[in-house]
Amino acid sequence: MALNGTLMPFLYPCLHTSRGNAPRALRRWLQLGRPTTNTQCLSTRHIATVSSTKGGYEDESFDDTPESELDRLDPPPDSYSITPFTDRCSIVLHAGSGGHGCISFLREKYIENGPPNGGDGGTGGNIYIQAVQGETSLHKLARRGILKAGRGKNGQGKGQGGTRGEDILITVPVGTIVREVWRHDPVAEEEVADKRAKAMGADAVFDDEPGVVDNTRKWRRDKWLLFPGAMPQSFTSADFPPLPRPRRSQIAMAQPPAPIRLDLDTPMDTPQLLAAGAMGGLGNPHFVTKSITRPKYGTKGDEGMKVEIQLELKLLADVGLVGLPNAGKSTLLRAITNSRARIGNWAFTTLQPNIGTVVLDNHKGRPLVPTSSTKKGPARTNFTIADIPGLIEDAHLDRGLGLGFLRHIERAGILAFVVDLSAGDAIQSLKGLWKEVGQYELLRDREVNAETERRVEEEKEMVRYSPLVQAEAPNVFEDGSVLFNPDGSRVLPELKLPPISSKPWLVVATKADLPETRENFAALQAYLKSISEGETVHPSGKKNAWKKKLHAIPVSAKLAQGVERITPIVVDLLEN
Ligand SMILES: Nc1nc2c(ncn2[C@@H]2O[C@H](COP(=O)(O)OP(=O)(O)OP(=O)(O)O)[C@@H](O)[C@H]2O)c(=O)[nH]1
Ligand SMILES: [Mg+2]
Repeated sequence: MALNGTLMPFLYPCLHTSRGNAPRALRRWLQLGRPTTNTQCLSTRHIATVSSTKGGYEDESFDDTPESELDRLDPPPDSYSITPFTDRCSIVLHAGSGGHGCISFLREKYIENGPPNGGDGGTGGNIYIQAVQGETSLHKLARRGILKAGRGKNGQGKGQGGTRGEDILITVPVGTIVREVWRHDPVAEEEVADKRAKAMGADAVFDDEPGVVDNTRKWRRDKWLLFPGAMPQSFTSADFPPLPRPRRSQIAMAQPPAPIRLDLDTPMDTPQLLAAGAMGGLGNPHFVTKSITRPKYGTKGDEGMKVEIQLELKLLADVGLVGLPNAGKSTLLRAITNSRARIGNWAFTTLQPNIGTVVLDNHKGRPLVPTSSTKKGPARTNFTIADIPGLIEDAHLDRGLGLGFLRHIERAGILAFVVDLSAGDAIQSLKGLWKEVGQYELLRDREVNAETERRVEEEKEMVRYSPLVQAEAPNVFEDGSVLFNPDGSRVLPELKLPPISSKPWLVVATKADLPETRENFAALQAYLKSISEGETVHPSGKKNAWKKKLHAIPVSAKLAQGVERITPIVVDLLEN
């Protein structure tokens, strides 16, 4: 029963909906009666739950009065909406294999032994990626594991080429980073083997010297298709022409150089190619020579490449909320946006990031808050806020939920530190939060450095998305075939994240409605003033940290008081 009282509402909120049926007045009373500290809270909640069920309120008629604004800001813990969320996953991509070439001959009245007319195999399907607005999580991809593009269809008689394999488009949220883990590219491997053989003189002049048996290019039985009904014994290796060079489809030049490293931080108008499908095999008309007018062989389609990629989502919001657990971050998010983030009077109510949008223009196209007139482009009509799980002291040592969730706000334009005025010295809380943010930055830099060292010579650039039209001309061989050359591909700027301490920041002091918070706030305000005047060092300890326009805003998120002051300040920081 004790277990039931303490853990059950936390683990199984749906079992505790009986409170929803209790009269609203009782619910208000229960919520007002909740004390502020965690341990007390759980025991009161226990009593509240038990009393509301034992009191026999289940048969009470359902109270259907609309939820008032204040109820929305102090909801019972079971009133929240949650969407599935995954921010890391890896998937294996199989680009489509090519269809086989066809071996066929013209059959017509009065034409004996017609000429060959087998079509080529179709190209395999390509795999594209596109960052789109509206997607917020990678959970759908995380479930897939393997994504296979369609295989090209085989060629057919009467010179009909096979149809292309079906493409796959992966849509990901804006802010996704793509990294390659490994790849198996049969065509590239063949090209390398070819080059090596050439360097060793193996297939130096095999076309002119029929006597030389070349093992690399000439005889690969697994690459050839024979005419149906033809006896394999009737072919000798000498009957076959040299195997055509490995080919790539024209579109393969748009592939990012291996290994793939993409930062999809803007919505993309056109998809970016990740893996191009393999070429189809050649039909028998390709092998007509003076001596062999009716070749009874064609080639098989190439095998498609396989790549494993790792996707990591770093949510992009304009404002990131950083605070200790139970500081009131989610309540603040609810107060200024339409979010339905979960709220509870205990630490770690929030277990995954929540994003809310502040609409500035009431969807009318005219901003209600004056935005910068000097800036070009359309006026800002909204901004987004990310609420992440709380950070505790020593989160960098993996205490609490660790620092991992900070990656969702590291790219935010502004950081809003949420401090609870009723929970001890606000200045100490703020310093503690900056310390953890600093530790996160250190860890991140160390990770980036380690990764840089691991990278091989030719992959120096973090490739950013750029449309296909910017691609350079491919390398074309004498025979017209195209070779994809990683060195000749687009050179794009490396991704550099600015130091977190250089971002504009502000402090939102919550729970200002509680008694005896005034002095705490006054001390906090004096502390910020001394930082901006250069008398006190910035809490991050960094020299180039942001010190201009430091604001501390006292609010009561629960009573929706003072929160309207946040929006103009944030818009001002974002715009200027
Ligand atoms: N009196 C008062 N209580 C508040 C205020 N803001 C939040 N609370 C209460 O503080 C408790 C914690 O609020 P949450 O919004 O869940 O806090 P959080 O920072 O999101 O907590 P975690 O998700 O655990 O990190 C809830 O019981 C809120 O009702 C406020 O301005 N005044
Ligand atoms: Mg929360």
